[in-house]
Amino acid sequence: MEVYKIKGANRLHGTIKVSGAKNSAVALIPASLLANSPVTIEGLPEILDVWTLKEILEEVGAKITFEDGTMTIDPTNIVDMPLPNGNIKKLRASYYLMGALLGKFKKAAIGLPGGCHLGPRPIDQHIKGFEALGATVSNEHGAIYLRADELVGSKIYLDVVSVGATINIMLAAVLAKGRTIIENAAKEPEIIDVATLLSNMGANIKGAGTNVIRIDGVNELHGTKHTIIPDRIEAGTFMIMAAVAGDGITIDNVIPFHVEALTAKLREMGVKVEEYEEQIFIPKPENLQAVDVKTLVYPGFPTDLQQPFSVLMTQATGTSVITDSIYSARFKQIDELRRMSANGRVDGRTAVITGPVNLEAATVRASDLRAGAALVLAGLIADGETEIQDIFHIERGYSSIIEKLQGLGADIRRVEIKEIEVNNE
Ligand SMILES: CC(=O)N[C@H]1[C@@H](OP(=O)(O)OP(=O)(O)OC[C@H]2O[C@@H](n3ccc(=O)[nH]c3=O)[C@H](O)[C@@H]2O)O[C@H](CO)[C@@H](O)[C@@H]1O
Ligand SMILES: C=C(OP(=O)(O)O)C(=O)O
Repeated sequence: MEVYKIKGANRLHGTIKVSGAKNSAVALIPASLLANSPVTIEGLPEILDVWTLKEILEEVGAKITFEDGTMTIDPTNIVDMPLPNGNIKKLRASYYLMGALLGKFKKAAIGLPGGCHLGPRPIDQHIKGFEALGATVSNEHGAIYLRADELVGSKIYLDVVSVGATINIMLAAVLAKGRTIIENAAKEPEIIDVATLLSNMGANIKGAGTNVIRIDGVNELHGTKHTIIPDRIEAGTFMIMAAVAGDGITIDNVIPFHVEALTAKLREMGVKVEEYEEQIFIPKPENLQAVDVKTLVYPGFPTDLQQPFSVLMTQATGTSVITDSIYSARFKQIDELRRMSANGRVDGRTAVITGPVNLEAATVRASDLRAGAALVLAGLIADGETEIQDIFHIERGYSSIIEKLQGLGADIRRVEIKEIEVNNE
C-alpha cells in the first residue's frame, strides 16, 4: 500500500496554486448529463472523486475526454441504467446522479452514497424534494429507486440547510413542468457554480446563493462550456498551512470573499492575511493566540476546515475550543494528533486543544479526507518522519498535493510499503 512520508520542520516558502473546487466538480459532472449535446468543464481538479465519477458516467454511456483539467462529456447516448453498487459507494456526491437521472429519465436507481464518515449523513431532505416534485421513492436493499410519470414543480422547504439536497433538487427540477421554489436553501458558492452551469445549458434559475431559489422548468438543456470556481476548502487548507508552517506563502487562484470566515479567525489568532484579487499572501506568523471556532453553514466557518484548523490550534498559546455544529463525529484527527503529542480532547461535538506543543512524528492514519489534510499539516511541523496511511481519503479531494507541497520546499513523498510493515506496527 502507499503512504505519505513527511519529514517535518522545513519552513515552507513560495506560491501554491489552488485547483478547481471538488464540491463543485462532483455536481457539475452529473449535471452535464441533463444536456442533449456535449458539455465542457474547464479547471477540474484531478482527484479520485472526479475519476470515479468519470467511470460512473461512462458506465451509463457518456462519452468523455479528460485532459489537463478539461473534461468534455457527451451525454447524447446515455441510458437509464440502475447503479445500485460499485463505484457509487466510493464517494458522497454520487447522490447527484439521483437528481440528474431522475430529471432526465424520470427514473433512477442509485446505491446509497459513500464519502467521509463524520456521523450520520442522512439524505431525507433530498428525498423529500424528489417526492415533492412527484417522484415515488423507495429504498430497496441499500439502493434508492426513484420513479415519476412526470415531474411537476413544487414549493420545498428544507428542514435542514443542506448543500447536497439544494443541488439535487435543482438538478431534478430544471426539466420539470412549472415552477419549483426551494426555501431555506444552502448558499455555498458551489451552488452558484452549479446554477451557472445549468443556466448556461438553458435552465431558468434565480436566487442561487440566497436562501430562496426559484427554478422554472424548461423542455430541453443543451451543451455549453464552463470554468469551475477555485476550491475554497483547498485554499483554506493552504492558508492554515501558511500560518502553521509558512515562511511567507502566496496562495494563488483563490476568491478571498469565499474564505472570509477563515481569514477572520486567522486574524483573530494574530496571523497577517493580505488579500489581493485572486491571491492571498500570508507572511511568517508569530505568536499565535488561542481562539474558539464554531462551524456553521456558509458563510460561517466551514466544517471542512475544522480538522486542518485544529492543527493550528496546537501551535497557539492557550486553550482553543472547536464546536462542529454540522457533524456529530468529525474529530477523528484528534486521536491521531495525540499520537503526535498534541494536547487535545474531544467531548461530543467539541474539541478542546491546548498549546503550544512541539509535535513529534508518528505513524498515523487518515480516517477521512480532512482528517488526512490535518495530519499532512501536522507532519509538516513535527520533529522526525511522519507516516500517513489510508491516503486515498486525501487523494479523494486534494489534487497533486505531493507536488504542490514539494514546490514550497516540503519534504514529502508518496511511498509504497509492504502490508507486513503496516501490520507490525
Ligand atoms: C460533496 C459535497 O459537496 N460535500 C459537502 C457537502 O456535503 P453534504 O451535501 O452531504 O452536506 P449537507 O449540507 O447536506 O449536510 C449538512 C447537515 O445536514 C444534515 N442533512 C443533510 C441532508 C439531509 O437530507 N438531511 C440531513 O439531516 C447532514 O447530516 C449534516 O449534518 O456539504 C457539507 C457541509 O458543508 C460538506 O462538509 C461536504 O464537503
Ligand atoms: C466531507 C467532505 O467530502 P464528502 O462530502 O465528499 O465526503 C469534504 O470535502 O470535506
